[in-house]
Amino acid sequence: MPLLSPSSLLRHRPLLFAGAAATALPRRFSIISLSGARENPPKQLLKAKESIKSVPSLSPSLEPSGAVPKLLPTQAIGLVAAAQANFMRVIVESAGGPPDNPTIFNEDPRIGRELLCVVRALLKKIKRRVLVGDKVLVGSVDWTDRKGKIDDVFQRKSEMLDPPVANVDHLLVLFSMEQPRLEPFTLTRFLVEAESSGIPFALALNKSELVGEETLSAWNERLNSWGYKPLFCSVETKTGLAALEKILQGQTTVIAGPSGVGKSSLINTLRNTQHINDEEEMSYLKERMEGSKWFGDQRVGVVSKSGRGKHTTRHVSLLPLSGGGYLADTPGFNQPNLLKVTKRSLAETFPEIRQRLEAAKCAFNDCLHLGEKGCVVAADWERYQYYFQLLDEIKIREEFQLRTIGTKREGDVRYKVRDMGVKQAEPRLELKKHRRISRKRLNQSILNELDEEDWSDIEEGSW
Ligand SMILES: Nc1nc2c(ncn2[C@@H]2O[C@H](COP(=O)(O)OP(=O)(O)OP(=O)(O)O)[C@@H](O)[C@H]2O)c(=O)[nH]1
Ligand SMILES: [Zn+2]
Repeated sequence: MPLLSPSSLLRHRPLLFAGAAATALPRRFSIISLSGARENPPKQLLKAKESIKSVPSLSPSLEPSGAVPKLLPTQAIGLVAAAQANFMRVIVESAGGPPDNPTIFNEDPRIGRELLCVVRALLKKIKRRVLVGDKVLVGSVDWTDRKGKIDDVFQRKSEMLDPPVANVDHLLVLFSMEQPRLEPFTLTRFLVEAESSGIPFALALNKSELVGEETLSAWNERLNSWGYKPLFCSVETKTGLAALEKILQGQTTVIAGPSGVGKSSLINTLRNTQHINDEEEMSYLKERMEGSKWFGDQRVGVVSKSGRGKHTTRHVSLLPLSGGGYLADTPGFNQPNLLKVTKRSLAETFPEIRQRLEAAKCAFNDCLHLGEKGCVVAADWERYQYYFQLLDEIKIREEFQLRTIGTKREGDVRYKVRDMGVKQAEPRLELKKHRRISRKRLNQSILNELDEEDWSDIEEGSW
């Protein structure tokens, strides 16, 4: 049974986000950022932040930095780079005690090494889940055998559900110039989705070798006027990749973009340039794990509980990048449905509107910027029509919810995928007053229940 299955993500998602404004998350892209991307994070993010803070299961047992006690020789701090069943691959970031064998540069050879870890039973008992991307405290480290036990988890900055990664601090929105051709409205939808996540992101345009210089510079100018600085690249001709790697440096990034733009190609290219001594580490681990599911096929078909269909479970791992930082090996959302964006919050996802509102104030606080008298957002920018179009779409969705479900609040609605993939909204009964879930239940958040079947198959004492 895989650690994370999409069906369980969907099943439990409502619990985690109930009560927060950033609720009823889209199927393909779900994230809460606790850091905030802009100087003034939208209200909904602050609200989400508050609600997450009050969920003890996510609250820290270890502060993100500074407050770590001196490490024992059998302890290390590292990052969970991959997970399968109860095994976690942890990349060591700092280690306790003196190194056995310092290199000629006096560097600790244990840094950057991978440890194969199980999770301490107590953590399982209190249902503190460990996700790929988590910073963890590893104990009982056996440096020779390269194994250990995850004793604790550091506080998360963010959680992404699809792909399931903790502490994602950067998105790369990837489009292509041609095949498929760069289309401004589709691009806008992705940008709005990325903006609404609250996570800083960069925009890259691939397959740049398929168009001429003039097209590139015209798009560059155009996107600048939207408020973005695109990076042109080509995986095919290896152009612009060094600049891209520089942008990704030191961060944990998930790549998002429509089908066919080259996301997998880019991930594979960057994977091949990583410099850590991966081969050696992997073959060593592989040997040890021969016969286990760990290194099996990354895409696993599992029959859903309802027995209705097959889902493909995506296992995610983080690839270390040469300049530091990590890249998720599985792309993020490729169909932004903007479920997190409300009529009111849409304006904040357009840099053009943000800019105008920074310079002056609208006459009304709750202005939707539709050209009312006293509104500072005039129609003198290219994407105004897109803003209108998206606002319409969101309005229709909100009105539909109000009519059929009696609420506009995302948290009160859930989306079910019916036959032929048709999405249907329905009320979430649990949130009705008489059935309101208790704080305690809320605490058993989605992440605590991701893998309800599967904590017991490998016990920590068994190796
Ligand atoms: N001409 C050209 N083709 C490229 C470039 N990068 C990728 N491709 C091709 O574009 C096609 C799609 O690439 P993928 O990497 O599968 O795209 P993707 O974004 O992962 O697509 P999905 O898996 O459908 O989301 C492949 O045939 C690649 O070889 C490029 O820079 N130039
Ligand atoms: Zn206005």
